[in-house]
Amino acid sequence: MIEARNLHKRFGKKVVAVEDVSFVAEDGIITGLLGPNGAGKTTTMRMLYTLVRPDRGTALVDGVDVVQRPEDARRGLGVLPDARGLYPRLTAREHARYYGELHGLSGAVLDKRVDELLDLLDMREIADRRTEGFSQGERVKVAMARALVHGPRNVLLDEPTNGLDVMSTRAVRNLLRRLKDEGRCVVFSSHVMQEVAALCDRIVVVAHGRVVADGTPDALRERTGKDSLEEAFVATIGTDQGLMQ
Ligand SMILES: Nc1ncnc2c1ncn2[C@@H]1O[C@H](COP(=O)(O)OP(=O)(O)OP(=O)(O)O)[C@@H](O)[C@H]1O
Repeated sequence: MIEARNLHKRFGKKVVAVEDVSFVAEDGIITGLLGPNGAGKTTTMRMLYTLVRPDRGTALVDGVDVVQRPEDARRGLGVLPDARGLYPRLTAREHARYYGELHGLSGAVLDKRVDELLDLLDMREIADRRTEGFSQGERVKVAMARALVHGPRNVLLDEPTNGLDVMSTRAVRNLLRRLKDEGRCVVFSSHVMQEVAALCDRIVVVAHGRVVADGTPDALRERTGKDSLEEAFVATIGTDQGLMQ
């Protein structure tokens, strides 16, 4: 379970990236952070996965405070960051193996886990190529395998289907549903409402660094009195700018 409690983050004097974000992402469901460009989604994610220190507020991963015990929090997290940052000289398989080793896996257990992920993400053909020159979609898959290799209880993904074609998007969606069915806590961010609508059990709408709505897709529709989720989002945020594909 992941909890954000009154998170705040400023950059310099002028930029207020996150101004009081709170939500709880439960286990066994997919929670979507939806908001237009610049809403504060990535900054919120970065605070949750210990890359950025909040100015105020608390973030907990399975009850562990990410500022006070960052190492323990990270052990329980699998992260797909916005900058996918791969090592060009390592193959796709080596990326997954390396991160598995960093998390203490080895031998047959690690081999099996890596093979499983390469299959699930439909990566067999690229598994043993160096990642230098990989397409956007191939890079996302490698980063995804790397994020999940240690079987984390909580998974944070920043715009996971960005740049993916239809087949790869389907593979990623199926994988997220599988993680949910396994009882894991899955949080992902997106500015594409169709993406969120297709996957999420719970939607946290963020705009201008604040949570402006939080609930199931049905509850959001009811609250705004709109039939389509798309109209409900636009009504909630007050604009459709930065929210379309
Ligand atoms: N390191 C930084 N230094 C200065 N400003 C920053 C920094 N990181 C984020 N910001 C600013 O904070 C605000 C929120 O950015 P953030 O990346 O969190 O938004 P986002 O919702 O993820 O947007 P997008 O959908 O475009 O990725 C933006 O105005 C951004 O320019």
